Amino acid sequence: MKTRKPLPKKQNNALPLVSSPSIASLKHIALQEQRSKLPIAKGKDALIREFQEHDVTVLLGETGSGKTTQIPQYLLESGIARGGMIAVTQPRKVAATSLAIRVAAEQNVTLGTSVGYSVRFDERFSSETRIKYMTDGMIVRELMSDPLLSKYSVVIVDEAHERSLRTDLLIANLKTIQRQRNGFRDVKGKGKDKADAPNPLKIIIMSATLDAEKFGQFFSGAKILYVQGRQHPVKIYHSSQGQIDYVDAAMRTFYQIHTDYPPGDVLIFLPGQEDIESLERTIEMYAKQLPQDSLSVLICPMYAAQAAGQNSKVFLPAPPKTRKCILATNIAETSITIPGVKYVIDTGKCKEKRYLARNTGGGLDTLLTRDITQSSAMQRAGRAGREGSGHCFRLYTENAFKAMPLSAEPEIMRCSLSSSLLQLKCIGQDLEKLELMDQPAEESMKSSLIVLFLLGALNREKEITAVGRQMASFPLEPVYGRAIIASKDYDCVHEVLDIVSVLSASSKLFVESFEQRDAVSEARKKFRHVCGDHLTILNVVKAYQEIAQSEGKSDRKEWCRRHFLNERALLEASDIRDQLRQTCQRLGIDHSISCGDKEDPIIFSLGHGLAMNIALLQPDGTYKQTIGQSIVKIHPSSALCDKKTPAIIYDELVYTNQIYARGVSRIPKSFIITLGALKQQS
Ligand SMILES: Nc1ncnc2c1ncn2[C@@H]1O[C@H](COP(=O)(O)OP(=O)(O)OP(=O)(O)O)[C@@H](O)[C@H]1O
Repeated sequence: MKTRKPLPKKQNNALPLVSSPSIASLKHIALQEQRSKLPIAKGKDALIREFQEHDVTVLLGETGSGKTTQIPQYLLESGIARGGMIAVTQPRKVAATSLAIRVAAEQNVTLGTSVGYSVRFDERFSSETRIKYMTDGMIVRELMSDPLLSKYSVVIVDEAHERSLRTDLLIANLKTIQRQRNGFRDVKGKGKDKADAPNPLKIIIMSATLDAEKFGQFFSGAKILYVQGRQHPVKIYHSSQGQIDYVDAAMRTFYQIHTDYPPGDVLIFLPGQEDIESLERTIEMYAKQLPQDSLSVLICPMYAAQAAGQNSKVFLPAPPKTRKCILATNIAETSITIPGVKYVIDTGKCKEKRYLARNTGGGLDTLLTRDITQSSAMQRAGRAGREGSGHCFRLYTENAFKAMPLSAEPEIMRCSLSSSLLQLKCIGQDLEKLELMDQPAEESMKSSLIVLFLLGALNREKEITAVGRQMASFPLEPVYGRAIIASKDYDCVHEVLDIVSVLSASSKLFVESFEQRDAVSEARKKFRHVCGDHLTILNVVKAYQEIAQSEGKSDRKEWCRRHFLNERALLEASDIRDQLRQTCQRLGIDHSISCGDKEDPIIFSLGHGLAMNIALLQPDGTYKQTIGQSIVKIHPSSALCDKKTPAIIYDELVYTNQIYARGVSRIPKSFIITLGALKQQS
């Protein structure tokens, strides 16, 4: 009998006749569909026409309508950017990076190619980049090397309602740059022929909650555009009475949502890290008592003092049968979309930085909890309606909402101006003469000029010195730039860079734990240096570097955990140190010079930077500033807290129930005399 040969099996790797779309292209199609459904998409053509016609536009549109992600793409796709770059500025790092990731996906390109970002100590862009999301601080810094911002054909100032100091400086500069680059054309594009302006600049100011008239007037008749429509509705609930304990009220509201409402992640706005940690503890405690069949709770904290990448858990989808509960400060308030969030709980509180110039020598930065503004409340609610309809639970009454000011006082009127003043001096500008939307207080201007003079950055004629220029090259507060420059003369650049990098990291080096107070203090003793906190930091860095060389990643982590150290801070500091070393190289400073085990050179270098942060011991055990009249106490967290030392330098003053000096080291009185003599000579 003849047997038939079996038919060959279909090869798994055989190519289908018609190729099916890959997952990546399906994703891209879905993203394009989402883009086309955004409220802003309906007005795309009209918007492009307006941008073409006007050199300055103010664009107002509801949160989530698509301004921040779509406008830059419209400008690119329509050719308005004419081969130049489009800068989109954000007041916060996390917004700049997450928006770049989203827009790169929408453009179907790798991040860092045609879409990129640039934030302090982190950037992803290349010569190909056409859309660059960046913090307002980074673009102000770019003015130093490119005073006309000639690389950019469009600058979009997003979330302009926040009126951050750097946004205000940028807006003032954009106005003058535009006059220079666009010839005498007015904002409507009338006047000199376009051909005479080879590289004109377009400015777009955007927000959901903005005093458009004020911006319009500042730019003498800019075109104001309104985008109609909200993508998804957000239902707002106010509490019937005010809450005294907002952390407790937030916890109760969270569990009410968790038990009574359908799945969807919850975003809770709190003023600061301490409240976040305290709420995290209570939510976790009650989560253990939930019935077995209910959704589990995944808590994701989100605040500025987390290292880059540490927020990423927030942006990942919640695992199955889990509800994400994001505890955030106002860094999650504007611009960003957190996938999965359907519910927002708004405590109505935030922390506000305020600088007290009067009688405080180098000035006193305060960070106090206060009520938010209507603008913030609207932005917070807006985070609930990004992917579908949402709910916002306000832990304050409707009357309290109505009584809130519309928007916050511009930062320029309440913050230290030293760093910005120095940067402006570098590009030949005087803050006093700049055409600003609002003028800073004279007192705060004076105080900042004194600080810069004492640091040797300005001379008596208020002109920038060579040292001032070098200081401005470092992306740091002027005091630390000054310390690095001094460390060159004391042969300890290596050590000062180690210390300054930790001080400039956004996370705290030392982990606090109320429950394990004794264990924390025992662990800290190992690093404590008799000279104080700066050399204590150096001890930690050295010990960590030794561990890092000899142990694997998991052992390093365990070592940090055992010593109550935040590894994130050490890793971030290491990146910062690399960047500071590059700056040193550019300035011809040898960053490898080390003083070995000597302590004085390090303290003296820091003393040059912290020259206005010196205090002398008084008979009653307190300290009195040498510049300024404040009486200060050493912060309980300091290595010198229970020591009496004749003179101290400190990183900052913090105001709680009294004024505390934080980041303290002892300094010989003889050094203070030398420093005074040096100042007399200059
Ligand atoms: N990372 C993301 N993941 C998922 N969806 C996103 C993401 N970023 C944006 N979107 C979607 O695009 C929409 C528009 O976002 P976009 O930031 O452009 O709005 P906007 O008008 O600038 O809002 P806001 O004023 O709140 O910043 C969001 O509502 C959301 O649906």
